[in-house]
Parts: sequence; structure tokens; C-alpha cells
Amino acid sequence: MNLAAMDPQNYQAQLEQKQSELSESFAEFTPPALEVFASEPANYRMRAEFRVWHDGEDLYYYMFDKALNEKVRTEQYLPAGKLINDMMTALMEELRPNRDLRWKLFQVDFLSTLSGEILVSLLYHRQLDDAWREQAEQMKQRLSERFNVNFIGRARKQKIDLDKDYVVESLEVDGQTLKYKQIENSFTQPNAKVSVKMLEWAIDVTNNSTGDLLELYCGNGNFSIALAKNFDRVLATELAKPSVDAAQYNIAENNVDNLQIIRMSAEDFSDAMAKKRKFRRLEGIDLDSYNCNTIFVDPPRAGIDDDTLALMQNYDRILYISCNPETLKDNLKVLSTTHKISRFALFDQFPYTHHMESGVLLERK
Ligand SMILES: C[S@@+](CC[C@H](N)C(=O)[O-])C[C@H]1O[C@@H](n2cnc3c(N)ncnc32)[C@H](O)[C@@H]1O
Repeated sequence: MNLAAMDPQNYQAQLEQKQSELSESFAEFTPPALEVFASEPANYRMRAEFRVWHDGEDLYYYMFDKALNEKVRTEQYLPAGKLINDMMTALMEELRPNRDLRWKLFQVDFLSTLSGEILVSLLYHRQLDDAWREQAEQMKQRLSERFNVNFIGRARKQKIDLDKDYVVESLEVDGQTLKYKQIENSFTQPNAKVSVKMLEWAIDVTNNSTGDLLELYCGNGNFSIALAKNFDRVLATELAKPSVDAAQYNIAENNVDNLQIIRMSAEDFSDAMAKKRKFRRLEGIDLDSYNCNTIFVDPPRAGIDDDTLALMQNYDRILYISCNPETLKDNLKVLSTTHKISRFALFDQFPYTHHMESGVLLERK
């Protein structure tokens, strides 16, 4: 973290820098002009984690500033949404004088939403007891006068939910209100407003699609739910169980009736599609009944394995969202032997960092 670099006055310049870096780096694939989707210059992050420092009676959040090579007391945090900043102050006022709640507390994680819900995880270097629960319940009651808040207490091999371990986000996407359950410690896009721009871009680039969609790495169904209206049916896969559970909830909550989620790794699913192996999890699912011309992937930073890349090349259209331009570039070296880029976008999910989120639509040559 370089806190001095987080200056809204620098926002536009740092975005232009990313834009030219990405365009230059991908020039060898002759993409069309880069479409650029900016972030808010401040208060854009829905998640934030802070370490906690104990200094006698004092207690405060801190972050490690790499540029200064030291820890920095953090009362407020510019990238975090207003809800997190408001909660940071209110929570610290509760924690500082409370022996049971502050004892051996070392970290606080916030997961917030645009819908107004916020989840706070308190992490301890000690086992949590009844006194902790009682104090935490009372704190929750007091803070609930101002916030729609829930708490989780965590220690080694211990997790206490005071009520629930998730929030429900509500996003306005292309004229529709979409609801998303987001579970603590599961993947969710950190910048909600940029996430909406990504969803709308994905809807736009697939809006003339025919047939069905195959999606890999679907998380909580973030894209699957938004894209379902552009396809007859959607078959989506994801590895993490909590995300698959959230996706099932999201399918019901958004009344989507043409989307099926399977819990499976992309690697195993590629083997199943190549008929290399049979999987119990696929019993009762007729993969051959799907008529997919389009595949959508949004992998983790490591990118896509060789077998899954080979699978992707079987589809006429490939939509690839990436949080790592380096692995995207490696994967494009393979995909560009059969497909060419017809849309190319930069989504500024992570302002003031070197991270870049991008998207490409590839069409068969
Ligand atoms: C970048 S996230 C994208 C999630 C989703 N598209 C979204 O917008 O929230 C990548 C997802 O891939 C999942 N994942 C990681 N490795 C995987 C694998 N080998 N096979 C399938 N899914 C995997 C993670 O659990 C995570 O949900």
C-alpha cells in the first residue's frame, strides 16, 4: 500500500497510464480501440482489512505503507466506501474502552455493499468466550441504531456468527435490480460501481448471442445472473462451495429460471467435456443437450490451464474477464491462433495500484 499515491487529483493521470500500458502490451494481438471504464476516484472499495495496534489504553487501525516502509495509523481510508469509513469510527469508539472486545484483537475486516448492509469480522489471537459474545451482542444492538450491521468473531479453529455470515448486495444493472448474496471470505468484486460497468459491458457484447452459454469460474453467479437474459440457457461452474451455495440463493432471489450451476473445477470440467473422465457430480446433467456457441471465463490471477484453453477454442465466441494482464496475455498467445479480439476493455477496479482488470471478446477467425 502506498498511501501518498492515493490522491484523487492523480486519479485521471494514473488511469491514462494504465490505458497506455495495456494498449501497448496487447498491440501484438491487434485489438480494436480500448474501451475504458473509470472508477470513482475515492470511496470505491466495498471491502477493506486493517490490522489493529494496542498501545496502552489506545487502540487503532493501521496499515503498512510500503513507500514509507512503516505502519501508519489509519482513522479513515480513502479507497473504502463511506459506509466502511463511518463504521470504522463508530466501531473503534466501541472497541477501545471494552476489555472483552479488544483483548488480543489483531485485525478487523469489513465487507460492505451499496445496499447498505455491512459485515464486520473481528479476528483474535485467543479463543472467544461467553463474555465476548455478550459484549459483541450488546455492541451490535447499539450500532444497529445507525447501521445495518452484522458481526463475526474469529479465532484459531473458531468462528462465531452473531447472526449471519453474509451481506446481500443490490446492484442496478442495465435497468434491472440484481441481488447478490456475498459471503464472508469468499470472492466478490471489490469495486461495486465498476463491477456494474463490467456486467453491463458483458451484457452488451453478448446481446446478439444465440444458443446457450457455458461459464467457468462463476463465483456467486455475478455474471451468470446478469447474462442469463442473453441466452437460452446458461451452464456455469465454480470450485468454491460457499460461492456455489451463494449462487443457488442468487438464482432463486433473482427469479432466474435458465441457469444451472455445477460445483466443479475448470480442470475437471474440461476433462468431462473432453470425455477423458466421468464425474459423479455430472450425473443427471446432459452436457450434450447444451448448445453453446459462447464461453465466458473469469479466472483467478493464475489464468487458465492448457486443457481448459483447448476447451475454450471449441467455441465461436470467447468472453474473457481477467484480473491479471500477464496471464491474459499468455493465454491470448494460444487463443489468438484460432480467434481474434473484437472488443477490448479496461475496468479500473483497483485505482492507485498497478492491478488492472480487463475484458476481451474473441471471435473465431
Ligand atoms: C476472479 S473470481 C470470479 C468470480 C465471478 N465471476 C465474479 O465476478 O464474482 C474467480 C473464481 O474462480 C474460482 N476458482 C478458482 N480456481 C478455480 C478452478 N480451478 N476451477 C474453477 N473455479 C475456480 C474462485 O473460487 C473464484 O470464485
